[in-house]
Amino acid sequence: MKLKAKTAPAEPEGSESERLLFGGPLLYAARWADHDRAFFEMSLWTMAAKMPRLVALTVRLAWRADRRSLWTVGAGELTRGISQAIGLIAVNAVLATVLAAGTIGHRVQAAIPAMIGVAITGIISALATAASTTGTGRLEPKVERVATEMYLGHVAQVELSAIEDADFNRLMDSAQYGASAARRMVNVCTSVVGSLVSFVAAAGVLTVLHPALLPLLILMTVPRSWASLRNARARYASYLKWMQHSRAGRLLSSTLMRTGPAPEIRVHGVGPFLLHHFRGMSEASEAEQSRLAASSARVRLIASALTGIAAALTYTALGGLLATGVMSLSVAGTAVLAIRSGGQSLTTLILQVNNLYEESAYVGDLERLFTEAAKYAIPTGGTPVPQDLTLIRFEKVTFHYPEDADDEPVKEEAKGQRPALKGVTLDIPMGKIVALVGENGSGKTTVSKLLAGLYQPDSGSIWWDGVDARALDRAQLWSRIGMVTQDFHRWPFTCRMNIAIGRPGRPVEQTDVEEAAVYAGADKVVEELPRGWDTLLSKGYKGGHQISGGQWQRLGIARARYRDAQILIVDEPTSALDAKAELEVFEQIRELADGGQTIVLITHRLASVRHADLIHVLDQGELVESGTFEELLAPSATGAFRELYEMQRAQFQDVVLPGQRKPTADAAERSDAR
Ligand SMILES: Nc1ncnc2c1ncn2[C@@H]1O[C@H](COP(=O)(O)OP(=O)(O)OP(=O)(O)O)[C@@H](O)[C@H]1O
Repeated sequence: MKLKAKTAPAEPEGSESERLLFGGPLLYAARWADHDRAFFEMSLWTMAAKMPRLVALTVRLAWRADRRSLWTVGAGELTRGISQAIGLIAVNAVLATVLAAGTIGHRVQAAIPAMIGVAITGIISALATAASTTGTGRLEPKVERVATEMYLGHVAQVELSAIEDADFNRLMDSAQYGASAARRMVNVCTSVVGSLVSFVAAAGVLTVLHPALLPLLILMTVPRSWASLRNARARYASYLKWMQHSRAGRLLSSTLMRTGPAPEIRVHGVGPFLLHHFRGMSEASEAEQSRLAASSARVRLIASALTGIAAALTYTALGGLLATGVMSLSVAGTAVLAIRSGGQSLTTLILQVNNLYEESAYVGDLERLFTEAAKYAIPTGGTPVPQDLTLIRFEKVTFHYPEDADDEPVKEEAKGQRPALKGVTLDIPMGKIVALVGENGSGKTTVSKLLAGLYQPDSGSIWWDGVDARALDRAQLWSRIGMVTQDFHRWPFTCRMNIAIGRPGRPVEQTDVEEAAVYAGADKVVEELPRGWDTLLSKGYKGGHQISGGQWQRLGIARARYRDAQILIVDEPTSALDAKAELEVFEQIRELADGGQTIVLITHRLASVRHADLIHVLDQGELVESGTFEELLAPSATGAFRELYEMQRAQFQDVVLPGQRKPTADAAERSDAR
């Protein structure tokens, strides 16, 4: 039964408004959207062949989530099917006794045991259905939770390079719908199993009654099943079409409500224009829904006619069997009941297999994500990090970033031309302040990310006292690192938690949190908050409060301080701070180094690296100079640092305050030295 030709949606055309505004229909570019069309490409037989694997996948998830409930559902459905079969046999016995020769009183009396049998099987069937429904209700949320946990667990354990990989990103995107699809599949699978068992029971009873009855059941069911399936698919195809128009309309309505475009909408008079097209898109959606209603009515009418013809054929055949004495009246009566219940089960079965396939595409993505995530998983275990670490050395390190998720695939040779780091060799001695300087895009942050074990070099090695970082236990490596970057995460948590999350594995120590806050000058920020440490730092929630970029930066520094790691990477820590605060922060960073911590400082403010023990200068991914501040400014140095420094200094030299004389070069040099 190939349904593709008539029910698969043609490429959507989009309304006039959609063509004008978006150049055509507004379709999602996400991978999950491909499933919609793939669903229509599949014939019913292919679906049926895939069914056992899909059911097995859901059963595995359910087994993991709640074995007891799974047993209850399985046993419930089986009991229901068996009791239905026995019930039909009992009905046959009742009919045979009632229609036999003898007085009516006698016949009814003789039929009582069989009637009790009918009642008992009816009760058992109802109880089994109730047990199965309870089990399914318990299983559904658990399966969704287990699938979500597995999804999140796998995603949290992959390398950063996977998260930034375009294909993996698309897979993550589509697999996130897998958990709710798995939940729905529990219900669908229960229906599939239930209707299959009921169908087998009815078919078995019919075969026992007379072998010719089974083809009659099929004959009566096929047109109805075909029509129901066709209707369901047409409804789905139409839904996709009108969804596309509604989506486009929603985009316009949400744009009208947003604050960002509000000024332009008013000044340029865009409002009426958007409203006009919103109506165009809504009308296209309404037209599609009306078309569906008319087509559904037509299909239903055809379905009824086909079912009527099939029923007429079936009952004529039954009449023929009765008339020729091949079948008794009681068997014919039971056969009618079995044909009705078996037919119903077969129709449900076909529709549910259809639903099963629809959901399974998403669950299939989830399964694929598990496999892919395992390939990219961060290795556990490894060589312990040396206890008294003295030096980290980058040796001829070359590194390319993985493709960006939104980028077109980059050709290999194009990638090869622009590594983020090229043959970098540099030292990071422990207990010192090491500064990384250079122009934008020179590779400073990349060095810090490789140092932090977020990426591995393409070639070359990073040695931790003679142990290649690739072999190190990553969890131990990360326990030695604290990071505060320019775009550090602003957690939508309380102020206290925004600092305490620096050490998420340990209970929150209020005295340590306060000490870290004082260190970073964040204590003054807390004083001004309406609920102090308990203030929720996220606007848009009740009691939520927003703080400035500079205040956030103080919290970020406090977080890094609270982490108290051996190596602290600070990437542009003062970009949002005022001049006074900036001086304070650099002074505090120096104090940390005095206390034995290693500081890797990335900054554009070259005057701030004066106190660094070692400065590495990068340019276009290559190390061009290394040394102390004095060494790099000496006339014998290659000049890259000196050139950058001169440029920054010149900016300030050119500014002459009222009543002040322009400083000479010597005076400027003296003031720098202070
Ligand atoms: N996640 C990323 N994906 C792809 N390319 C990246 C990524 N991050 C950085 N790059 C590229 O790597 C090169 C080095 O970037 P990096 O961030 O290390 O420079 P930087 O010296 O820290 O620059 P800035 O001073 O602007 O912060 C740049 O060409 C940049 O475009």
